[in-house]
Amino acid sequence: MAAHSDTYRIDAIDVHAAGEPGRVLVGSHLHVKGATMAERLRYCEAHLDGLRRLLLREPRGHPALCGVLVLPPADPSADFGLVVMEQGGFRPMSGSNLICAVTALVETGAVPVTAPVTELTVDTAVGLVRVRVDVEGGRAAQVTFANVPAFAVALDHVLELPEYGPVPADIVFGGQFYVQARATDLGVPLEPSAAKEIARAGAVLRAVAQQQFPVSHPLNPAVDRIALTMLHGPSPTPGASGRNAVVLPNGEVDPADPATWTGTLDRSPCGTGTCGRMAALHARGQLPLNTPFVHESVLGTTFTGTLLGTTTLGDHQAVLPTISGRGWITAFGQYVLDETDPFPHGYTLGDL
Ligand SMILES: O=C(O)[C@H]1NCC[C@@H]1O
Repeated sequence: MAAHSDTYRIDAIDVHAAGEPGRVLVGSHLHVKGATMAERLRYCEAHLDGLRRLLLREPRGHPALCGVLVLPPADPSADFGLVVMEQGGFRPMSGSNLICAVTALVETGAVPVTAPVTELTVDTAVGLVRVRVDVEGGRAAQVTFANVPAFAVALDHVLELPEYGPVPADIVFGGQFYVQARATDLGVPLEPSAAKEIARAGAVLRAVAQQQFPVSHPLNPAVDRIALTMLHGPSPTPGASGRNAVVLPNGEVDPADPATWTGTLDRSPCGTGTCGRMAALHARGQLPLNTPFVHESVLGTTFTGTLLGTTTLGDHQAVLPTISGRGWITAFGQYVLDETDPFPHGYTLGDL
């Protein structure tokens, strides 16, 4: 962020990964304090929430926008550190946002690039993520990342939802904690035309899960929120293993107040959610290792996941997932905040 008299200018590269937009701050010169990425995530939560809201919300952003802070790594073996910004807060990890960050860094030459393959290591608040980029003509033609271990905390845990009734749900971790359920159990079709109904059902499911099911990551106990919902089901598309819609919160959701049951759909098939979904399928004996799992978004875009092995994390049996996908740069931006702007933290209106 550069200051010129009474105006701040923030450079960012806008990218989308399989449709999901991510605003990448590659040269923000932010002084994010902390000896570990976990401490840096907490620092962002305590000190940079205004910046997150400024960039993601209207009038500079929109309710479906995410973002990434590219930071120096805390672990010297990594190439860069990553803190994710979503409408609901700062997050330790995100598949689409990691793909956006890697695409921006590789395609602008901000990291050393070798063709046909560039390898990078990313430091996150939940562990190191190794990345392989297939480089073609200077473009990041495919980004594959070996995610942090994913695990199922509970399978078919029945949550009692207002209006929707009892819903069997999986509580899983794939880089963030998710509540995941069959879309048919909430009576919503996984179609773009049903986006509002999916968002409504997903929002109340997450809020109820968060109230009733405490979670905590074994390596970083401060990661203790069920951040997102995934509704999943079969896909009609040949070659796809399944279809899903992830719902991101964009405000406080009160299970007792249907007026607050809103959120925004992930436009991509969701990397961290797919890792959690694969962990649940593997725990049920329905997804063997080394078997491609092609997950489709409601837009019809895909990420391909594969489980390469198993491990343990704290008390959890975990899997080692990879995700492959692609991002595209859409804009090079300089976002401006004038000192007299009445909306230094942006705003959100219920019409979008
Ligand atoms: O790909 C992902 O992991 C995600 N996309 C937006 C919400 C999640 O962070």
